Amino acid sequence: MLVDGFGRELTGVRVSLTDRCNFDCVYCHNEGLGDTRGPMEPADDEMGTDDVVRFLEVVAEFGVGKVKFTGGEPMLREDLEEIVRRAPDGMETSLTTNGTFLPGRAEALCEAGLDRVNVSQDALDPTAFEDVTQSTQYDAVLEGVQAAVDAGLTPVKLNMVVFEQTAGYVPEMVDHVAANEGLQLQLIEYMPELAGRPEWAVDIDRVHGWLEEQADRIEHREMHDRRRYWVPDDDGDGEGMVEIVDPVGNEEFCANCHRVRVTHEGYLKGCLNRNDDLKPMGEMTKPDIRETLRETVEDRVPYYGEYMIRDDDGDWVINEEYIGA
Ligand SMILES: Nc1nc2c(ncn2[C@@H]2O[C@H](COP(=O)(O)OP(=O)(O)OP(=O)(O)O)[C@@H](O)[C@H]2O)c(=O)[nH]1
Ligand SMILES: C[S@@+](CC[C@H](N)C(=O)[O-])C[C@H]1O[C@@H](n2cnc3c(N)ncnc32)[C@H](O)[C@@H]1O
Ligand code: SF4
Ligand code: SF4
Repeated sequence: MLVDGFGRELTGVRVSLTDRCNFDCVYCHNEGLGDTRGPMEPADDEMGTDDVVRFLEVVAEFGVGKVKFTGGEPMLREDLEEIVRRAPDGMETSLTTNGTFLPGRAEALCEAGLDRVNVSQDALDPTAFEDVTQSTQYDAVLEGVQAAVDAGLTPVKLNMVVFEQTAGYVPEMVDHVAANEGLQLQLIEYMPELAGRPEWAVDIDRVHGWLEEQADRIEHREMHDRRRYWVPDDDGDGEGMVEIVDPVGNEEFCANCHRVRVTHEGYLKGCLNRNDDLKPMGEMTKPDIRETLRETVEDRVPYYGEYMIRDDDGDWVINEEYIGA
């Protein structure tokens, strides 16, 4: 097992399979890599199937037990089922998707061995959904969520980014997951560091406070020390799980971060919010991957706030002092 200089064991990897997407969400951080590209644009710069599988085989040698596939929109990759099928035995595989391609493919992904899926859904209203995603595919997303539940890719977590435009829909979304078995909700604090527009942020502590009042019980998840609220449904015979993902300015969140990331081009990076340390994995042979993985884990810093700071306008900028250090 690889352990960084701050005692954090590497237990998971997050692999971006493409930077292409069929949506254009107004807030998108694209895992820290700038704008997404159009869905049909050439994919020459993306890691091939064998590269991704080889990478997973190497991290499994180091005891990594979990992989999250993301993007861009990872379901634009036709070889996703093959990648999942060829992932090392015993590795938990999960996917974060906008859901539009799940109808018709959820079953095949489950058969390939995918364990579960997170689907981004920011509102239960087609107009609000369109305002955020700049897409009219609301119905396809709802069908996608249902297809994932039916295929057994559960729990299906709905990812909702909480910011100015969506904050008013939080209670409705909480009721929705409490009333529907198989669904959970992740409320993701809007991250302005790489997406810009700090004025869109809402105070996530108010959301914590509101959920504390609604919840029967509260747990702390080991990963990122995230808080989970179990909220009863209106009839009192069911409950829903709501997890808050609140990394912004949160040292405790980073102190419990046990993952490294891989970009679609095959660069390793130690942190979502950081792009000054991208490490190419050479020819992506197993020795190259091993070496780069060790270096990436060694170079991790304890908290992203060391290299991202706010300027006088409240915008997030790279800390020159840190880069020079
Ligand atoms: N800053 C930061 N944000 C994260 C991190 N992990 C997740 N997030 C945010 O949460 C979003 C949703 O994460 P998901 O890809 O659905 O998965 P997850 O919540 O990390 O993992 P599971 O809950 O195990 O499914 C990400 O795209 C980020 O915006 C992290 O390590 N650092
Ligand atoms: C970058 S997307 C990639 C996977 C897939 N396309 C999707 O939307 O689920 C991964 C997650 O990041 C979230 N996200 C994107 N930009 C964000 C931001 N600025 N702050 C917080 N979360 C963000 C999205 O809502 C989504 O749940
Ligand atoms: S669907 Fe995902 S990758 Fe695509 S724009 Fe929205 S958040 Fe970004
Ligand atoms: S170090 Fe912090 S900001 Fe960076 S990926 Fe981990 S939790 Fe996110």
